[in-house]
Formats: sequence, structure tokens, C-alpha cells
Amino acid sequence: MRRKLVIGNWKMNGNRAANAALLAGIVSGLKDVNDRADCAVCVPAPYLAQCEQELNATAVAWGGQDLSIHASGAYTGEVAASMLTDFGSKYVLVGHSERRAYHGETNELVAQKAVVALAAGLVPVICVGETLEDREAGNTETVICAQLQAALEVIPAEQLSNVVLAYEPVWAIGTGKTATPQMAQEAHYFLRGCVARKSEQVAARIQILYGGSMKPDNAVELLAQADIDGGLIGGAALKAADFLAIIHA
Ligand SMILES: O=C[C@H](O)COP(=O)(O)O
Repeated sequence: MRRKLVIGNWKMNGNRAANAALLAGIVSGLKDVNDRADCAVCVPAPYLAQCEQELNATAVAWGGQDLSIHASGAYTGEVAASMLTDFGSKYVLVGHSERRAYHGETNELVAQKAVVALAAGLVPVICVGETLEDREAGNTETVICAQLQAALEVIPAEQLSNVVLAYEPVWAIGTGKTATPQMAQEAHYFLRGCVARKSEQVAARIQILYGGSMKPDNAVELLAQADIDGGLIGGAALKAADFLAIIHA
């Protein structure tokens, strides 16, 4: 039985005061679900220190939203894996569709980032998802398979069990349009099958999160699907009550 995992992706939102209130709200509301679900927030890099300070010794883990493939050096604006772990990060998102779309991240670069994250002891949350155009052209499986396959090719089999996948249809992100539970389940089942081609054992264990306008009112049905192991939450992760309602779902 796979544990559920709910990760809040704050994207480029937050400030010290708002974060403190949000984190305190999450921590205080979480107390009774720890044995059933794990929870984390992926925050803008400047706020990792705040997470370390305020979430240390709580059930809420934290992490980054991206990382560099380089260890250090002249890469202005980038954040190294060692900097994320320096502040106690457990997770890091890789290949979020906003990184792919606005920063030109390719499947190969995303795969490399996952390898670098694993080598640093981080759990990479590898995000895949099709655009509306892909879906309407009947290319959903081809696209998400290629995105995942690039990572599967370079991640050593023995490290694959430390990976989390997130299926995020691009057309559902921040739009209020959620994939139906059936559509999401189909994609998750398909992705699990792709992992099974590399390792059936890992496929049975790997957590595959759904992301894309998951809210308190649709979370129960989405999370009830056999292959949906949690959520990667954007907008609804910015309000403690909504985020907690999804975790309780
Ligand atoms: O990483 C989170 C996803 O992009 C989902 O964002 P959203 O919940 O605001 O649609």
C-alpha cells in the first residue's frame, strides 16, 4: 500500500509574514493525519531557511522548486543541490511545466536534474504533462512517455525508488479545469506501466501525484483513484485551510 503524499508548490508567491502564518496553520492542522499521509512544501529558494526554522521537528517536509545541474561556479541565479540540502530540503521539483515552457527545459535537462538531485540525497519530483494541443491531437501518452523515458534512461535502477512522479496536464494548471478523475487515473496507470518496463517492483511502489487545479472539492474523488498517490498543489497550497482539506482528503 503506497502512502499518500501531498506537496504544496508555492511557485513565486510568499513573503516572510505570510509564510509564517501559512506554515503555522499547516502544522497545527496536520496533527491527526501523520500516520496516513506525508506532506511537504516546495518554496522559493530564499524561504528555505524560514522553512528549516519553522518546520524543523514537524511532520511537514520542505524543498526547492528547481535545481542546477552544476555543483557550484559561475551560474548566476542558479541554486545547487547542496544549497537545497544545506537548508534541510527533502524534495525538489524538476521539470515543472512552467520551467519547461518559460526556461526551455528539455526532457534531457530535466532527467539530468533528477540524477543530480538523487546524487545529493534529494527526492526529485519529476513533473510530466501534456498541453491541450497534445491532448487534442491524441498525443498525451506519447508526450508523457517521452518526458518520463528520458529520466528512466539515466536514473540508475537502484535509485528509482527514491523518485516521485507528478502528472500535471498543462491545460489544468492554474486554470480551474481539472482532469476528470478517470482521465487522471488513465494517465497515472499509463505512467506506472512505463516505470514497470524498467522495474515492476519500483512501479508498484512509486508515488505518482496529480497536479492541476486540485482543490478541496475535487480532491476526494481524484485521490480515490487506484494510481493517484497524492497531489502537487499550486493555488490551493497558499491557504492553510485549503491545503489541509486536501491532505485530509
Ligand atoms: O505544481 C503545481 C501545479 O502547477 C498545479 O497548480 P494549480 O494547483 O494552481 O493548478
